[in-house]
Amino acid sequence: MRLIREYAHVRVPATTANMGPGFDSFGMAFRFYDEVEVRPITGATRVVVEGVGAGSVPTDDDNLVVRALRAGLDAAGAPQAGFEMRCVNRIPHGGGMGSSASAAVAGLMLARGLISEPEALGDDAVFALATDFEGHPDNVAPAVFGGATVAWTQSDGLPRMAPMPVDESLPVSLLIPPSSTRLSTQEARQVLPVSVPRADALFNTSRAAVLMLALAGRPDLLMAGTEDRLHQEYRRSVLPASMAVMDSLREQGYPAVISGAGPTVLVLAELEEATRQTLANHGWTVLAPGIDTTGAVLG
Ligand SMILES: Nc1ncnc2c1ncn2[C@@H]1O[C@H](COP(=O)(O)OP(=O)(O)OP(=O)(O)O)[C@@H](O)[C@H]1O
Ligand SMILES: N[C@@H](CCO)C(=O)O
Repeated sequence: MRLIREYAHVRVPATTANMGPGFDSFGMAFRFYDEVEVRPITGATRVVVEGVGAGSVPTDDDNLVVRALRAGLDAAGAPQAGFEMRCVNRIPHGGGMGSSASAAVAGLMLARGLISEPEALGDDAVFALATDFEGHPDNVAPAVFGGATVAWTQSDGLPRMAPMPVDESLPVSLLIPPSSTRLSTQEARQVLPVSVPRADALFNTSRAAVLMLALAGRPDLLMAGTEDRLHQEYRRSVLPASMAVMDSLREQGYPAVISGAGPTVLVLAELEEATRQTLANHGWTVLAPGIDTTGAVLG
């Protein structure tokens, strides 16, 4: 295997995970992207970061995208090099929109874009390697494949995914709180209990099945299909503002959930202008990105 390209560019979507009842398994991609370009060079790696993370994420070989790129080259049996990389980051970090999964997928896709036999890093390989690297197949699957996905870990320990049918015209709103409320996935997992009541497990099993039907074209089922008892309530102490917004929107009839590990709130509907304005007045950013159906794209 050789590095044969002098340049690669990738666009990777933001994603949500959980979507209410599908804790650690359901995900969806949005038309809201990070972009990265890379050139192999002789000499030390240099990363220029624009947008989110500029001034805070590493600009050398410790950068998550570079580490994933190197992991991809190793997996493909390709040689390493120094890299000149430019990251245009839009996905908030620690926001519940899958930034770390998208960064891992970006690096692995760039590895594919540089090597002589790109089929060595096909989508299934990128999915498995990024999951290994980042740990959350529920975010990785939609980042790689687009659309709505269900991901799970087989009894042999390997990650698997399958696309979920989704009405692509379903409106989606992402409500991103002020940056001071960012929360790492690690912190948001520390507050989860080791075991849950059987009744709550049964509750989520039915709601996850209902959500699959709702996404496939039964919007009347979206409220029931976005109920959860496995993670959101336990996270209230670390996500008080987001839980309050979610509760208020649900009382108004919006199918609102915590996106991933939060604090972003996902609403599977379009918000009324007055509601958007109220959130904006309190420092929230409201996006209505639409559903991405392609996943990460080189080019
Ligand atoms: N594009 C990027 N470049 C470099 N580092 C990144 C990038 N994206 C994320 N990271 C690293 O990952 C961390 C965030 O990961 P974390 O899993 O806590 O949150 P998230 O992926 O944004 O949220 P969630 O997993 O809940 O959707 C950042 O603080 C940063 O260190
Ligand atoms: N399913 C994970 C997503 C985090 O990326 C969680 O909620 O902790």
